Amino acid sequence: MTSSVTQEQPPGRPAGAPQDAVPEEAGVREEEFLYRDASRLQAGSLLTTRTMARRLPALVLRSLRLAWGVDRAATVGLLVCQIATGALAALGLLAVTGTITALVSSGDIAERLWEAAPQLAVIAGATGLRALLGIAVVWLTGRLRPVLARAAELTMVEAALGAELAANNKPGYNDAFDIADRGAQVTPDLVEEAQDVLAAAATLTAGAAVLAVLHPLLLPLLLLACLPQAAAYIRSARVMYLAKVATSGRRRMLSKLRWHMAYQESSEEMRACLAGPFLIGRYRKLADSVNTAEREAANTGARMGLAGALAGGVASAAVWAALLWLLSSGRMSLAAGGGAVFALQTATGSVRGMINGGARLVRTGWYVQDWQNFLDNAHGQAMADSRGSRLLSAVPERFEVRNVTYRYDGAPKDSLSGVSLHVRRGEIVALVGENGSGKSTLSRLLCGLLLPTEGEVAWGHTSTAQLDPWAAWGHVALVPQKFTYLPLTMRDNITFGQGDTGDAALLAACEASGASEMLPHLRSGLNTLLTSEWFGGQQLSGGQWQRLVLTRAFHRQAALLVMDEPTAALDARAEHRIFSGLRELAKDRAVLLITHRLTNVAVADRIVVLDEGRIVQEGTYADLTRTPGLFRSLWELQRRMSGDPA
Ligand SMILES: Nc1ncnc2c1ncn2[C@@H]1O[C@H](COP(=O)(O)OP(=O)(O)OP(=O)(O)O)[C@@H](O)[C@H]1O
Repeated sequence: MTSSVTQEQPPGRPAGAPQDAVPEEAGVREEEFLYRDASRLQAGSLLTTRTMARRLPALVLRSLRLAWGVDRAATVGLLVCQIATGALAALGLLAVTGTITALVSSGDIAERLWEAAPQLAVIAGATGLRALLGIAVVWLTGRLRPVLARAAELTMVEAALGAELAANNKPGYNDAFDIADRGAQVTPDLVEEAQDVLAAAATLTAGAAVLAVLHPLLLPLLLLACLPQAAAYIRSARVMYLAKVATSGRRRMLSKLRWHMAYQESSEEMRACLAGPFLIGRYRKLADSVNTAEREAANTGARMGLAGALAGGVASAAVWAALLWLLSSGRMSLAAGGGAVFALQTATGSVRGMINGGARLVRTGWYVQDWQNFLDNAHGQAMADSRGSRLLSAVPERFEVRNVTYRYDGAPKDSLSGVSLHVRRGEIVALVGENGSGKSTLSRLLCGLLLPTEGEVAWGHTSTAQLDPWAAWGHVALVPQKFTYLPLTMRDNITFGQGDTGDAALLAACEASGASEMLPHLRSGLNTLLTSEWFGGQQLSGGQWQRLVLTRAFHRQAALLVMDEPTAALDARAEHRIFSGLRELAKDRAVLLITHRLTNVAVADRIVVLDEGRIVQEGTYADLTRTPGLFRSLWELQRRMSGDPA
């Protein structure tokens, strides 16, 4: 065997293979290709401006409803302020136009000034009030924004928790979540932008009224003049949005890379495996490809904006030329012309405001639409849709998988095929098999976390598909292979909010799992914060965390106890404690035990052996160790490795 490490190369980098070299495929670099989601891009590109314009009122209403739900007073206050601001701007515009008309008309200047005085008072009053309203708008926005954004975020989490576990495994789920999350963040923008457009519309209405009175030709000309710019703004907003959708997978990967490179969980491997420099190289490449896509979008957007501005400029010149023509041909008096100039200026400003606001509204609307799609379950599957709401009348005695087949979404083959298994309360069933044989999948089905593709899982006489899942999971205690440890106190990490029945019950569960041994070393016992990320907290070791997760399961008085590799991180004494206490625990529980340590399954009443998603053997420990087959060959291997001559 030859070493691929040479003197010249940094350790870990194979000779002749620069670490940045990646295969090219049809001009797309490998990593860029990996994190693309063509279906999302296609769905995004199908969302046209017209569709969005149709959906906008409903989107704004839904966001307003959310705002109403979180802060009614601020929502109403903002609406009133914005409409009043628009109305005052309109009033001011009418007054200014009237003043100009009065001032440039013929007659004594003192008389003209006297005539204009009430209008001047209106202008002063309206300006002062608008300033006050402006302050109120800033205050109310500051009050509503954070609450609304948090509320929108929470709706996302609730929707995610309410979705089938299977939805989480769907390709593209996380991208959809991320994009929807951005939608949730900009929900307050949608409300504000809608109000801005409303205020601009009020001013425009006044300007339009003035222009229509001065000459009927001016208003349609003005609107026509603004159309090209409006179209350009909206199209460029769409280009930017599509660039964000196209790069969403890569941007999510970038944030994952940042997380792994900077945070504690991966810090050991980043250093010892020299993964840091490699991942920084990967980060740069991905970031380059995202930058290129976003820069291209920005260039296209700028080109569209420029074309719109040029067309708008030509059209504005035409409007002013029309006004000059009206004045020079005597079709409009000079006094009316003065007012028209001001009204045109203001109305143009309002139209621009509306266009800007409208384009921003549409752009934000695209994101908010993603948020609402997520909530409406366009991407995932709400459990409320796929399951019933039946409650169990009694604690089930028997949990059964009947002729079940399961295939994960997007997977090339079934993970389980025609599997049947049952476990009764008071019984321990062990599930064994090689990696990837389907053990965890089967346990997820038995717990009702997944619903079978074919076949049925029944608790007592009720299929898990008919049960209210949240009520049903009250009967499950699960020790998953990849468990969750949160920066909470030990007490909270054990109970997870599931009814703290008092310290005696907690301590008994700690005793059963061996977690009691670490209690004297924790600063505040059960109330110690289990993390070193915050001051005052204490971090546990891997095995200590596993003891805690076992405590979590033992503390729940659940009829079904599922343990997937529950002792992988435990020392020999701790492992012995778990297995010797299991029979006692199984007195009134149905226990499903998954483990690769085959001597441990002697404790089980029955052992079920899985191979490539099918049950290939079933029997007692004594039967299976005597009978030639998969179990015996794996068991013998382990015995030989441990030096057992038998
Ligand atoms: N979330 C998932 N999405 C898609 N496929 C999955 C998922 N989880 C597992 N699989 C696939 O299902 C098959 C069975 O996996 P499972 O985790 O049930 O095996 P296992 O027997 O528990 O393996 P191990 O002993 O390694 O824990 C594997 O081929 C795996 O690739």
